[in-house]
Amino acid sequence: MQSSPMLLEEPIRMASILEPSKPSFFPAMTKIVGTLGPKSRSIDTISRCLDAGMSVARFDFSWGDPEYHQETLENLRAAIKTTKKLCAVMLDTVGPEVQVVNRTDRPISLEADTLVVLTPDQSKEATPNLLPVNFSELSKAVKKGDTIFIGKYLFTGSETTSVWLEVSEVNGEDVTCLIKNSATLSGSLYTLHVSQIRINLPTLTDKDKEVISTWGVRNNIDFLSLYARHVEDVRHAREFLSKLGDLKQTQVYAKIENIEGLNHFDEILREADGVILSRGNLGIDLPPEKVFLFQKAAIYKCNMAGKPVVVTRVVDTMTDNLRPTRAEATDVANAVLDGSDAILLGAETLRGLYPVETISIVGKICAEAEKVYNQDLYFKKTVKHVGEPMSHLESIASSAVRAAIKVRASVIICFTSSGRAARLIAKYRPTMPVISVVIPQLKTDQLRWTFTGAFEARQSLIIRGLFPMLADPQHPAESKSGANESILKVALDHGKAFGIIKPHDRVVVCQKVGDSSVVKIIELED
Ligand SMILES: Nc1ncnc2c1ncn2[C@@H]1O[C@H](COP(=O)(O)OP(=O)(O)O)[C@@H](O)[C@H]1O
Ligand SMILES: C=C(OP(=O)(O)O)C(=O)O
Ligand SMILES: [K+]
Ligand SMILES: [Mg+2]
Repeated sequence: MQSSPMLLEEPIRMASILEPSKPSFFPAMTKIVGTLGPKSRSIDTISRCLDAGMSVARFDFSWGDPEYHQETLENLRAAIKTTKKLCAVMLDTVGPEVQVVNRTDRPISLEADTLVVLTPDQSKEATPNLLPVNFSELSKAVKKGDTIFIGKYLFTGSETTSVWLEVSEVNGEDVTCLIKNSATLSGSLYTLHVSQIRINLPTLTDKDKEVISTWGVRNNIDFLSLYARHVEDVRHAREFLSKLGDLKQTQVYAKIENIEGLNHFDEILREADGVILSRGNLGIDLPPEKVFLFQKAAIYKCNMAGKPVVVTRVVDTMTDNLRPTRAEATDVANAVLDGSDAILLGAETLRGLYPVETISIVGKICAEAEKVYNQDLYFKKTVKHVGEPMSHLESIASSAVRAAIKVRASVIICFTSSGRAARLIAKYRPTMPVISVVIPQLKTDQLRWTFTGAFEARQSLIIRGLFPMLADPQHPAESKSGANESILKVALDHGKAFGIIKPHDRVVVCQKVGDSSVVKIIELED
């Protein structure tokens, strides 16, 4: 499928840069998570987002009520039906987020070099000299000289709508600050971030728990994302989910948003199903010159652990513009070259003017970066990191990827039930798409019989290179070769319909035959 691979470490012919990008009917291998909101909640817009390549929808409960998000989700379901594009659902929690409470909704103009008081007294009205906040212990947490940032919900970093403060005095529960830049806070939700300070708020608030056990349960959410500072945060969330019926299958994604999370990164990674590098908050907590270092180190660790990693805040300026800045476009490509699984869009899809165009442009940049990704080097590093002896499955997965690259296969087809085998294949970052054929299994909880598979299939929609297909539960789950042959045929047809498999292509298949896991190479006739 691929012509001669061109790697960034090798000299690149200038003319080759101008070769046309990938045809647009096939999405990038890197996945796109879109935060749905006012500008992206109609059936029509969501359908276009799915067609443009969004495969996970994020519902952020920092704002909006459950009914509002439910309506959006129903529209997503309708859009999935009409476009026939799968999409997973991520519930994002509020967690330890400090919010500025402006009940009047009137814009507040803050002027540089004047003072503003932050107060926990929420009965007070927000004015240019007084901002009520939802956290009663702010004055205990901060001291003179600390830096506080206030930005519009999903702030883009624009100086006209976000403000930097320096704590000048703490009086009782109030915190007086010097305003460092003039800004107008407009809109209803503003979040506050104190650099490098522990905020004594729970990781899952009571409201979060309520939303998870009602909205989350009702909608079988695939992912729960939370602002993790400690490994216990992830453990508590998992424990909470385990008591909520089917939500024991929900995966927990840890958002690393501050230095506390950075300091506990290794333990958090061990416990979480995936990691989100929340560069919005993290970019404020870290000195600017350190952000790239953390990104590269964290992505590397996630890659080696074989766990999905998502990068946020990439093309902020596309919230109001049709094209990203040069820095943003390059940043997206670098995230892919660093090894991210997915890109999370926030303000761009939520309140941006161009949600569909943003997804499409980000997808195109990802696809270009994937073409020059040094898979060979990465593969060697990963094999070395795993060491020997390898587990059987890891050896099978890495061999499948190697074989596929050697024979220039157009796809890898992986049979899986738990999703484990497909995830391991993705870990080796194949250059071709992986169709993960999820075979449902019948299971019982003593009360009722159900099929597994739906969660597993949707949860792979956030993993680079994985394209799930849920097999018909009529097929027996045991690896009877007859049944597998017919499922394989369905998978091949699926790949052909997608345009990723063509006549005479080679395909690598990873499956169990009897008791043995096998990797086979097939050559298609037509
Ligand atoms: N229903 C199936 N039919 C054929 N092969 C399968 C099936 N389910 C899993 N495999 C293969 O079995 C091996 C173990 O994969 P894994 O995803 O861990 O499956 P499971 O969750 O059933 O243990 C892999 O080689 C995978 O391709
Ligand atoms: C995604 C981020 O945070 P949140 O999930 O709170 O919007 C972020 O800070 O980049
Ligand atoms: K949130
Ligand atoms: Mg954040």
